[in-house]
Amino acid sequence: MTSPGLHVRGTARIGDTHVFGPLDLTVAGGEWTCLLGPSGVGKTTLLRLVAGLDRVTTLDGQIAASDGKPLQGRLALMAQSDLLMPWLDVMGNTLLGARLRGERPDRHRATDVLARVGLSDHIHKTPGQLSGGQRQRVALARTLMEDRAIVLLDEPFSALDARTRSQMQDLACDLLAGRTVLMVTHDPTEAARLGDTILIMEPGGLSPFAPPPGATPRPIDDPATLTAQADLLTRLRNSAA
Ligand SMILES: Nc1ncnc2c1ncn2[C@@H]1O[C@H](COP(=O)(O)OP(=O)(O)OP(=O)(O)O)[C@@H](O)[C@H]1O
Repeated sequence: MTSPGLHVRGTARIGDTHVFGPLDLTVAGGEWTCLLGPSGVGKTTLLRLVAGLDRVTTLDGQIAASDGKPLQGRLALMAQSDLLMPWLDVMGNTLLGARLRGERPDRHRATDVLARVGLSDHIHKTPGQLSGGQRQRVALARTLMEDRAIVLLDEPFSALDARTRSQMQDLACDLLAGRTVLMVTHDPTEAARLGDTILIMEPGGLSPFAPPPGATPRPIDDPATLTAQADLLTRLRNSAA
């Protein structure tokens, strides 16, 4: 799959209230871009605008794919809240996208993806019977099932315990290889492990942070990755000051 890049530029507002910008974001095709920044700076709003899901915010600017083709139908969003349907079980939620599009659901692939996110024993449970981390893994499975060229992830691993989080990072990196991924995260470790590009969003715009060398997912004990995560945390502490 050849995945296009993304370009977002402009200023976002709700009515007369400024939300973010002016901002100029380029997301390279087929790579992971990690976006960090203080709470309330507009990261989720940016993802929702790109996904075409924000009915409240106005972007005075432009959102475009690098190949000039429409984004519609080529993009999946894993939102901050898991948005699981409470009346559907884990399998039903995982297959929801296909059902809504009137496609034949691929149960075989869903079974495989659910096994890879560690939910084989929970396939027939409803969201109310799951922990927060398990629900987040269902949402991740549903996003992986969408099979889109551009994937937007909003703090996808935030509810997971440290062990599961590192495993899901490895899995997402594997299953989303070659896709264009824009991920919002508050976790410097995550950005240092997964980012081909790392950007910090601040009220004044975006600033780059040089990712550590090496292919992603970078090992959790790689010295350069550990140094990068410490440097990144220092940058975030200074930028929030
Ligand atoms: N529906 C809304 N109506 C009014 N203001 C909103 C609405 N949604 C978001 N905002 C405001 O827009 C700004 C950006 O919010 P957003 O959720 O995008 O920030 P964020 O960087 O993703 O924060 P966090 O890291 O805490 O998730 C915030 O000041 C927020 O209060």
